Amino acid sequence: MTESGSKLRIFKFLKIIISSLLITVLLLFTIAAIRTLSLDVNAGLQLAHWEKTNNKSLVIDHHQREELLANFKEAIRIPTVSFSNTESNTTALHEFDRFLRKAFPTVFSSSLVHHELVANYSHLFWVKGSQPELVPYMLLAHIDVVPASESDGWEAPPFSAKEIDGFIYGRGTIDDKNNLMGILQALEYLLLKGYAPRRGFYIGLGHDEEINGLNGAMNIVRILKQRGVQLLFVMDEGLTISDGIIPGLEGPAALIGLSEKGQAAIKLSVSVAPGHSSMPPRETSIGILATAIKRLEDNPMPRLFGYGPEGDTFEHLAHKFSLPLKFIMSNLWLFSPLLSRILERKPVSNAFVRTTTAVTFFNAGVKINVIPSLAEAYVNLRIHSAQSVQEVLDIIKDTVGDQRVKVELVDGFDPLPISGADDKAFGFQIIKKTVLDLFPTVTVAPGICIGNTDSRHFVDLTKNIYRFSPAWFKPGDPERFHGINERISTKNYEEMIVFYFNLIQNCDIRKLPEPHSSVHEL
Ligand SMILES: CCCCCCCC/C=C\CCCCCCCC(=O)N[C@@H](Cc1ccccc1)C(=O)O
Ligand SMILES: [Zn+2]
Ligand SMILES: [Zn+2]
Repeated sequence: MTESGSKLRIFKFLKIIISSLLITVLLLFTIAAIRTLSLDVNAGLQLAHWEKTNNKSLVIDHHQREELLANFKEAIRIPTVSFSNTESNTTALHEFDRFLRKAFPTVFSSSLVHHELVANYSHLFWVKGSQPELVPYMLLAHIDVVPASESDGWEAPPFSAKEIDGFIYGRGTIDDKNNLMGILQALEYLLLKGYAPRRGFYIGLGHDEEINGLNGAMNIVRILKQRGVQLLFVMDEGLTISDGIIPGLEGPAALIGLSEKGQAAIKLSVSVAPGHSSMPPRETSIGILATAIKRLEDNPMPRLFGYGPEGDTFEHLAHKFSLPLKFIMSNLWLFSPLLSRILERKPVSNAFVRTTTAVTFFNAGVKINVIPSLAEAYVNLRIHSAQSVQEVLDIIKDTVGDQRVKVELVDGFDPLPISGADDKAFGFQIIKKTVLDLFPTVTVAPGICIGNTDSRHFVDLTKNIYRFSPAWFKPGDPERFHGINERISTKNYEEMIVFYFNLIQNCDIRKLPEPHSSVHEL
């Protein structure tokens, strides 16, 4: 073959490759454009005809406003702190019990309500329904709070419930006394208005959620199991209404947690012979451990965005982004890798992309002139839906890559199962409807709860667990969670009461509306 002939063949070959590439790109963009224009997963049941059950309405008058705010502030002022796995403020927990009985006299005296104390400080309420064939549901909240110290920089003392510019400040105002008080205040008002539910429901208030719920939630579950109870759905604290937190999203979004991340506590330790600090070895136990921790921080767990249900969150929200983000969110099959790189830049959104690694304890050393024989650290991992405790442990061992560092799993559990969010998912649709009726500008989407809740102990009682608080979070608010200046606006607290007031009545429908009518039982 002549030189010009072979050049011609190469040229023709390149032409075919380039045009195939162009056609593929064109095809991909056509599919992407079609998805961008057509993807709106939000209409669903909300346009359908709902059976009317919310016959009672709550318009809060001046007297009620004073009363409900006084109740809430009193709840915040009781320091029900869980300090550590073994230390709680039991005096405060007792006081909280007395306070609840005083604040909600109708709840505690109604013939419709059966109340019992569980494990001394937790509470279980059964509100009897008039139609026993309707499967009951359960609302959860917790009494305990994490410690708080004014010296960390609080604008008001953390157990003062001081009101500043329309916000009540204090530990527990968003985690979780807002939900607890919101639920009971709503029930108090419903009972006062003569409401009797058709569908029975439970309310569970754990006293040790912040230290794993081993006594509170787990004993409530044990009692319900003994009684053969199965639940239609469980609703607990969790994700919130985000406003201005998700970059590029127009308007607020209510994310309902269908699952929660798993968790692992891993201990790293290095043991060496102790000695005099005047003759130090080349590496100390502290140095070896510090290097291991640096490796973990420099090598985050793999990006897994799109391998769990978090992709659904953005598909549901896609129509609320403007271009080019709308195009990206509608086509995660193509753009997941790009989006995960954007999301991982901030701690809040990074939590949705991967298993996170946080070193939370580091202990070593006994005296300035002694080479320490032992250095140990604890790592707290929050496990992405697409990973397991074992996989995470193996990666940690690989990344540390040093036989001198002992890596031990102390405690852990895999990510929780994923609850339904389709047209047949009763709990999800009821929460969604209640949000949309009260906050019509909000877009509701499924999400993954990045922290853990008492509801994880309820997996044997129901397949349908939802983690959502009707609390508004604006920029800066996620940091208040377990942080300083935890607060809620008085307006939002009132909205929370109205939310639960409506939610309880909405649950009285026998089944979801047509065309998808069957209740997704158990
Ligand atoms: C890109 C999307 C951004 C969406 C913004 C989301 C804003 C985040 C808002 C809230 C965070 C969710 C917190 C959920 C509740 C967690 C409650 C909690 O703190 N639980 C403890 C329980 C625990 C577990 C193990 C040992 C002790 C306590 C926790 O998870 O640490
Ligand atoms: Zn909480
Ligand atoms: Zn908490």
